[in-house]
Amino acid sequence: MSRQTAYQALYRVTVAYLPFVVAAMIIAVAFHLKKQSDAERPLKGFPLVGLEEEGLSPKEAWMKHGHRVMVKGLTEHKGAFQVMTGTGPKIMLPNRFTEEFRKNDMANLIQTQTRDNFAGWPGFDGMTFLSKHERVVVDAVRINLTQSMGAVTDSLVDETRLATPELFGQDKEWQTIPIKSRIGSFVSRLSSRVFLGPKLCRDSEWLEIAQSHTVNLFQASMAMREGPSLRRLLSFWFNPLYKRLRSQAHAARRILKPLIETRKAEVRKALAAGEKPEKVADLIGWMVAQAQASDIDYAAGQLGMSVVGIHTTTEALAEALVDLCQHPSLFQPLREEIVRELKDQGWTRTTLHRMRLMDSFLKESQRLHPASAASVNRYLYADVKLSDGTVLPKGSRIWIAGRFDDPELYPEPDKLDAYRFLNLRSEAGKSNTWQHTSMTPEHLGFGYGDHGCPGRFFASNELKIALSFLLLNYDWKLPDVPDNQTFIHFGVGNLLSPLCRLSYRRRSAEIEL
Ligand code: HEM
Repeated sequence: MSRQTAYQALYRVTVAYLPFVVAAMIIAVAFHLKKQSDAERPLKGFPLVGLEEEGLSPKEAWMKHGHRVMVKGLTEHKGAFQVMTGTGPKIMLPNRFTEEFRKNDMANLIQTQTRDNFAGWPGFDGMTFLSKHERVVVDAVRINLTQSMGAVTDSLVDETRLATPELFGQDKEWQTIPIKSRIGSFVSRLSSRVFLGPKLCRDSEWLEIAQSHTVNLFQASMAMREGPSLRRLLSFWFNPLYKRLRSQAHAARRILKPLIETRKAEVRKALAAGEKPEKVADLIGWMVAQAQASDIDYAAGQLGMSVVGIHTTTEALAEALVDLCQHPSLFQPLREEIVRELKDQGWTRTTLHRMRLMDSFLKESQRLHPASAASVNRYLYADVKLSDGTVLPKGSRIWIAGRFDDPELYPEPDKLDAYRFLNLRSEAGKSNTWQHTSMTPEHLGFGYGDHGCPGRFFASNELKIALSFLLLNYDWKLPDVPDNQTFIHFGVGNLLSPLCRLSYRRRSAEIEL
């Protein structure tokens, strides 16, 4: 067939089938929009709380004033009520129900997080991986990472020693920087050392992705939640926000491919010989081993890890530094504790465990700025009956209200008291209850129960190591500028403003770190 005849044949087929193709596309879009609008309808049988007296729709009220909506619901209702989030209704439960979700196979965390953050859409690949391969991620963190904490501590100290002067310099004059982005680079580097090993943790292209992917993803999620379904669908392919996400996912696959292929080959070889895969010291290797080297998108898994692990730790460290600058009398006792414990034992897990004032301070900083005032986000696979008789329907999503600012539990809850948890730990039998990594209904900073944060031991150690280097090597203060921004609240969430600036200068450390 000549080329011209072939084109003519193709043209005839296209014209003949075009109406069917267009009709199929219209049906697909209509189906998508119907599914979306069904998902955004209130649930039957639960009071919907909003701020209609202020002329806001329930969704607008939640997006703009989520914390007030939550407090209003808790005041007006004794039991469960619902709020309208950007991705549909969620049932909010008072804190007394926390224990009922300690162990509940029908209540899942990742399935609600990934629905909130558009798993399945191109670019949201980290979320898609978490939703499809939840066990791979959770077991690699909970089992392998936690069991390797001794070696992980050594790697973290090693990388912090190298990264600190590179990222913060040696200048003895005061300099002022936007603190969150610098801390973001620092945490991306330290975490990537454990997630991907010594080579990739210094790869500038990967570090840029590890640091910025979460912010890009949350911005894209927020834009998706705000927009009506049709606009969401249309803008998705053209908006630069989503294009950036898609190109980051693409680049992540390219950069991580050689390491992933090596780890897969190692695990396959061991499995073929009927042996246990050799011990490796990076999270990507643990993920490959947990998945038995199957062909899944491990690079997307790393993007998911950036979302759950790097962003959260960046917020915690940057917020802790700002808290210290607002309460400078804490620098001295914290430095004294670091020096005392390190002189005694050097860098070991026990040393970190014995930094009890730092532990208490980190928990207090988290209490004042929890990532979310409501925690224990769960998707329900089946009906769940609560102790008060309420039936939470299958397919719904729930949240439990935190008590972070409850004055009955925490006197003067708006005040930062770095010694608060240290004092509580000195009460008989309470030493473990109020540790930074302990999960209790009274402090849901790392969530609770089966799906509580499995990375909290790693995060707490990383924060203590990073803070020790930053406090002994540098002086810190709030800059003398009129318009410095610090903490911002949105919905039930808390963040440090990316515009927040801190000043610092090199000091002589009391001991070599
Ligand atoms: C200061 C840093 C961190 C904070 C504040 C934090 C907080 C949280 C919270 C609140 C949850 C939800 C728990 C629940 O609803 O019960 C969670 C889950 C999770 N976190 Fe963390 N996290 C941090 C660091 C990390 C790190 C470093 C990793 C990984 C190395 C990690 C991995 C995870 C995973 C995999 C889940 C999902 C658990 C599941 O679905 O069963 N997190 N985290």
